[in-house]
Amino acid sequence: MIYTITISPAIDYVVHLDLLKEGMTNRSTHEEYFLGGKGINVSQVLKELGVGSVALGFVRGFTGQALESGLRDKGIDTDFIHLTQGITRINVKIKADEETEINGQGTVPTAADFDKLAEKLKKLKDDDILIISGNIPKVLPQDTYDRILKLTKDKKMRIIVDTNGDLLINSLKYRPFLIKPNIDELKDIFGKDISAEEGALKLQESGARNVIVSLGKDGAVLLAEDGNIYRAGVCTGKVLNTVGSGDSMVAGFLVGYMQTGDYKYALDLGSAAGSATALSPGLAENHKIYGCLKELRGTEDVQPK
Ligand SMILES: Nc1ncnc2c1ncn2[C@@H]1O[C@H](COP(=O)(O)OP(=O)(O)OP(=O)(O)O)[C@@H](O)[C@H]1O
Ligand SMILES: O=P(O)(O)OC[C@@]1(O)O[C@H](CO)[C@@H](O)[C@@H]1O
Repeated sequence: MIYTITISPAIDYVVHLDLLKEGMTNRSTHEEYFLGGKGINVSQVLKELGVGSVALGFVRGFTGQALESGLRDKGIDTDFIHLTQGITRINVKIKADEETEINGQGTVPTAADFDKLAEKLKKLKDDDILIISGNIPKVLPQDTYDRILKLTKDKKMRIIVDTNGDLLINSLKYRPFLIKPNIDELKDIFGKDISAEEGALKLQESGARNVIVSLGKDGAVLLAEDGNIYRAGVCTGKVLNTVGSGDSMVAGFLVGYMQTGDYKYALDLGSAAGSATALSPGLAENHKIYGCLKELRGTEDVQPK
């Protein structure tokens, strides 16, 4: 089974404006609400690609209830821990002449809440896959993922980590199967002059088995465990909402790899899922992902062999 962990899930409030005027009362043209948080998005795109998962994490309050019931309605299994105070955060995504995001801190789980998560993780098996994604409230220590991953160290399960900074670096000793920094996150770690390929190599030398560096509209580079570099382009069209493109890429890559063991196919399916989300109002639907995969691979025959 695949498990996603999102420490701080969210409701994404996407508000559309023609022009954002700072310091003024702005009126939206329209607004949308999405179930969000990085691991939650991975679970949603996995479902879209026909693969089940269980979403783990911490929720509370009316937003937490909306998230839980919304996922259930989509047929996604959840096994959340219910916090005793605070509410699941609402992240504001402003779509005007440019995209502006305001992500909340999220409610801070207590040590007892983390113990409950630990109990769930202890039950995971060698052939399970654990995906841990997103940021954590800043009062939590930067070794929080490290402590979670330590619980799995005696198991052979594949681990995927999609986060940034020290949270990411501290997780590399657990030899994650995949990490997916974007190019800005890579430059934050290694400095502005680092290339995607150089940064990927440094992260692989520090423990990551496969490293995808996502480059937004310029596609993605994969330094795979076989030592080869693979590249993928993107699909073109009107960009509607890039929120969740990175999460879609993680889901697409994993499904492509599970189905074929072929790094290039997996990266193409990842990029197709990422692009399809960028070209959709919310997360991409199945037909759009495979439509994009056909464009990227230049063939109608994109089913896994
Ligand atoms: N403007 C775009 N047009 C087409 N494809 C895109 C665009 N932006 C992103 N993608 C696709 O999605 C992938 C992931 O995007 P990106 O590098 O922005 O990840 P990210 O920063 O982790 O995303 P997010 O945090 O918004 O989920 C890219 O590698 C690309 O395949
Ligand atoms: O604050 P974090 O955890 O870094 O990111 C949270 C978030 O921006 O990531 C998802 C898109 O990747 C959104 O659904 C969500 O609002």
